[in-house]
Amino acid sequence: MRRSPCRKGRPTKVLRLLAEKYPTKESVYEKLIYLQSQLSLPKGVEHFMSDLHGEYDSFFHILNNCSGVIREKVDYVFGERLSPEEKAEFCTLIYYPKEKIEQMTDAHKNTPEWYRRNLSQLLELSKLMSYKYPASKVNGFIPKRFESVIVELMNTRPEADHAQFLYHKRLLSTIVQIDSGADFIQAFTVLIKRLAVDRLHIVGDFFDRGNRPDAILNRLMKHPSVDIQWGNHDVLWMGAALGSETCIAAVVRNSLRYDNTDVLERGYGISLRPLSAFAARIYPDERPIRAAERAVTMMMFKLEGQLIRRNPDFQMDSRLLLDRIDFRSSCAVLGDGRRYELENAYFPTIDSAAGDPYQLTAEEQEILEDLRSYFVESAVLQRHVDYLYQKGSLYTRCNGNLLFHGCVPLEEDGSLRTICYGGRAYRGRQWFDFCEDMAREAWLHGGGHALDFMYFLWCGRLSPLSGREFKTFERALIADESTWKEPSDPYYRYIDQVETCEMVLREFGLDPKRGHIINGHVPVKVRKGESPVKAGGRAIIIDGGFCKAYHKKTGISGYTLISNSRGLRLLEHQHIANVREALRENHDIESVSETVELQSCRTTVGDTDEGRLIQDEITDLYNLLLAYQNGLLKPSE
Ligand SMILES: O=P(O)(O)OC[C@H]1O[C@](O)(COP(=O)(O)O)[C@@H](O)[C@@H]1O
Ligand SMILES: [Mn+2]
Repeated sequence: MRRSPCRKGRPTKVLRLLAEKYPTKESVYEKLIYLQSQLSLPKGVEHFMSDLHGEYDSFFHILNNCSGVIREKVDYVFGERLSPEEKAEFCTLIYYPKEKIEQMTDAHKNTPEWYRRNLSQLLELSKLMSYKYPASKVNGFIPKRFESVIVELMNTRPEADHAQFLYHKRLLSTIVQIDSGADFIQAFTVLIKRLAVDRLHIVGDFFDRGNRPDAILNRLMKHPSVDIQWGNHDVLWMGAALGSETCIAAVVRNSLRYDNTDVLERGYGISLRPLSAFAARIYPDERPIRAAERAVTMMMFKLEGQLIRRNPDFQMDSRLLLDRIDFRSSCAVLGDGRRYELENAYFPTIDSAAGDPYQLTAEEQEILEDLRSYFVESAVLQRHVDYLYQKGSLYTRCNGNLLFHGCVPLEEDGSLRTICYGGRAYRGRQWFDFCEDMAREAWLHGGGHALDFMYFLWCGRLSPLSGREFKTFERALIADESTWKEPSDPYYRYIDQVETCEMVLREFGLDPKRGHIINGHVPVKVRKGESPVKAGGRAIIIDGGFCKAYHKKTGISGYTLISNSRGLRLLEHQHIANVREALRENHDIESVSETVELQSCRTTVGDTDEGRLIQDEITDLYNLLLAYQNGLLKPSE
């Protein structure tokens, strides 16, 4: 319900506050005209990515070339006027201006003419790409120190009039003459990248597998417009940073397993030395990294077991497997009642005679305490985790779409699954909200139950970020691969059905006919003919394997989903160049574009979430104008 501008002949508090901001009628006119016209502009471009898994090189290139959109715009603007080689070279300059200029300088090719030509092309491209933004917004995208000159250049009309042509030429030649060409090129490239992507959404899983999640986060923290939906690997690291020893053991294990301990040791200053020394002593025949992995895996199973026992609501009892090992015969009896032979059946840290296999040894406890202090004291890790909490959430509703990493737990019949927790029943959105509250509780108040919950979110069968029964024990200790298969939530089967997508969208308060569900988490096996587009485009799973470890499985190098004013488009990246390749041969991303949805009429800002906020502001401003006009408030002169 809209507020009335006055209460019993007195202006409301909102109106009085607004009058402080817009004290004259003219200031209200100005703002109203600006806001009203903004509603009719095409909606800004949103890019979605997920499952970056520490692949910094790919991420850095994608961020610089805006998933290939810049090259498309360059093609559009310069068409036949530039040769393919010239366009490729120009694109590299936009992606990596500093490095490209250095390269040109080293080769003595950075002539005044080179600067003038490139500046003029950058200007032309910027002019075209700014068509969907109000001028004031464009100005805000320009690095401050260059704003006035670039704004002046953007306003020239060399094609309209000879005097303007001369003026434009003089502006460019002066920039070059006074040796500021390199700085202005860089400023233009910042503007162009900002114009290409209005908002970036990352649908989870920054960490594990690849080796530079820390560099990805450092880079992202400078990004002006991003939101994050947490992935299961992210919450695992968040739990570790908050001091959960179970999460810490799992993080260390993952890093060792993928041979990327650099991120821990160099990125976050977490020493693995005591663990490695301990492991070398108890598994003397193993390679050091494998020995450390084995040692920490056992610590993880023990801690996980204790955690599952003290949290029956997690419903993870099927993961209590250490007590199912028969240490004499080196077999384990799994849930199916069958005996399976164990690989590497040597358990020096378990005192099988003592009774409780989940008991840590004194030495293990010491190592974990030492690791814990490294995790909670790592300033860089703490900064990254704070950022994930500030920019992230379990799910996001944005412009009618629903974004989350994993799944909405469903029953076998496809209806929303009811989950009993702490004596209460949850389903659908309530369950998501509860899970998010718990994750925030762990951050705000630390310790205890909420911290255990972070581990549940990482691998719990009922966690919206996992939706799978992890078979870590089997994968680590049992040779029979039939035991490795991880049963997953019915969601992953039902998501291909339109009715399921509509039910989920409705559950989250979105228009079931117009919204989309955007997920990550499950690598799409393109090679096997699997498609990321589900239920005719109502759901899109964009885990395309940025992670090199998954390239064999997926057959591609990642996806970017793009939502612009005309609909939804999916870019399937076949190959993503890196800085070195780009500079050496102007190599770029190779992508195939697929239209997921084409709208009959263009979406405008008025149709977006931002548009709704603008509309509210317009109503308030109209009320203020009315109050000025009918004398309820007196405007300043
Ligand atoms: O969220 P993601 O990337 O699927 O990762 C979780 C998966 O990784 C695993 O831990 C497997 O890891 P490994 O491939 O290293 O054995 C699975 O148990 C689990 O399903
Ligand atoms: Mn995941």
